[in-house]
Amino acid sequence: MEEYHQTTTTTTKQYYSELGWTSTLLIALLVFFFIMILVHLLNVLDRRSIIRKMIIPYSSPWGLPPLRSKEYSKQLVLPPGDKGWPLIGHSIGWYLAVASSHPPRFVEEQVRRYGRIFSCRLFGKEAVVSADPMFNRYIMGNEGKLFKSCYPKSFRDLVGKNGVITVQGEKQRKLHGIAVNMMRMEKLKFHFLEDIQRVMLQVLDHFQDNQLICLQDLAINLMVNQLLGVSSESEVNEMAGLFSDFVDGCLSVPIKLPGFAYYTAMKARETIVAKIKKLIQDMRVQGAAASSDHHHPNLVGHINGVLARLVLHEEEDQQSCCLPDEAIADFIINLLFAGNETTAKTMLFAVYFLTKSPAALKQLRAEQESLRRRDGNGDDQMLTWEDYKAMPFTQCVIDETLRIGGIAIWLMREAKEDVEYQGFMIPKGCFVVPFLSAVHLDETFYKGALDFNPWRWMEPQNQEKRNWRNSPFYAPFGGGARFCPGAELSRLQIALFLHYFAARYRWTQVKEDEMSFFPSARLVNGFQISVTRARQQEDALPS
Ligand code: HEM
Repeated sequence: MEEYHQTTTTTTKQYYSELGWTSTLLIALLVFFFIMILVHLLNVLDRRSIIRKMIIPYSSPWGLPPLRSKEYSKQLVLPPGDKGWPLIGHSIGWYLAVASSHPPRFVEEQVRRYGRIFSCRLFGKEAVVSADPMFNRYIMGNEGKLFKSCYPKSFRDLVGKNGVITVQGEKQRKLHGIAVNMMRMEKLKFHFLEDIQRVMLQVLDHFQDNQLICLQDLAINLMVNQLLGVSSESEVNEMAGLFSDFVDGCLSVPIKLPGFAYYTAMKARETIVAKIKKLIQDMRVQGAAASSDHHHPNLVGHINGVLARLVLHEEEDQQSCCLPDEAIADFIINLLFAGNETTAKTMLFAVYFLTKSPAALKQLRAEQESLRRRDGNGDDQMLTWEDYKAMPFTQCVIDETLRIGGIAIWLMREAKEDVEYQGFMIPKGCFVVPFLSAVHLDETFYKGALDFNPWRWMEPQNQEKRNWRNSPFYAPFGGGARFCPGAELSRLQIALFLHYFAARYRWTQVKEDEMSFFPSARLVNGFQISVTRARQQEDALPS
């Protein structure tokens, strides 16, 4: 009997050991998935208010206020939505959409289910996403009051503690004010217009016939020149290299170990800051020498750019006079970061769209050609401010490029306090995302929303919508207290680029391409084109 017992126990043991780890793991996984699905279903039901109506007044396990209490009945609810999968929420769906050529895809799916303002879970946080033009404007308009911009600490460390992009409150207002002042209309007319054209011609002159080119280089040349006043090729190239490392780090996983992009970016930042400080010292020396020797033109000739105007206190704006060198360096790095990628990519996308739309390219060339013939503007003659103001179709091309290929497709905000909006409650600390491109690509607001159609901006019914400073339907430069201070400058750069490049060169696309917006806006195959300088007679007859 004992034997039998022993045999049975041994057999059971053997059986379990034979069943082994594989089966135990399988069962554990099944249980885990079962729980995940259950939690997911509960989340969905909870957001659809079914559970809230059923359950007794206990505190909600999903972080909602106590149910059925008096206070709760007075309280508003989160916008509808679900929390997606446990732990990861909707992050994968979000990622797949922004990495595709149609970034609002995920948002559009949720909008179909829950409406233009919905809640979800992104990057481990409760989030409210908006594809609603009015709510987007409300969020941007209440910057610093009900909402504040929010970036991860790793990004804040990279752009610096005086970075206008990440600072808040009084400091942001001050730095934003300085940026607006440095790039306002008169500055564009008297400082930037000529500088941009000089650098542009310098870069374009290097293009050989049938050369494969990188449009990104042109933009960094422009930015480095206009912000730092640097124009020597070697200096610009060095800065461009450092800056490219810096940008890669801003968009990478923040691992501060040698070999990782974030670490390289931190090192690049240190070098850029050191270089800017050195430039500041040189400028002070030259500035002092120039003011004591008015007969020495070479001394001042070298000093131009935003940095010099800040350092030599040429600005009427008193605010800019009291910035310490460290803050000036951060300020310039922020302008470089915010201005370079955005402008470069918009130029790139404009050429990409024009390549796909021969009719638009033909009309743009004709317009630019007529400017060159106007007032006898020859090949070497620079455009005037009046010329810039006489490019209506080119402006439509820029607007349409920004609508479809807008670089800032969504903004990051956080609710500073519980915010009530149209019957919804957005709790304090909630991640809030105005998804700008979901509005820009919404068929309700734009007929044939996915088509590149610059002519739409000529239609009388679109004139109000087109006002990019405060239109709820078209906000490629954001709005409110963080409205892009470089908006006018970038438009000027893009227009001049289209004049010198699109109108004077012919190109063929070497490889098919498509847009992606992850980790940043780009054309996945780098948009390789082979360029050829148009011959004079061909120039005169746009094809
Ligand atoms: C096509 C080109 C550009 C686009 C689409 C663009 C878009 C934007 C957007 C949407 C914002 C608002 C961000 C937010 O609210 O969180 C912004 C902010 C900003 N932009 Fe631009 N931008 C462009 C060019 C430039 C240029 C050329 C500069 C400067 C040289 C610049 C400097 C800035 C700065 C400093 C901010 C931060 C302002 C603040 O937070 O107070 N941008 N930009």
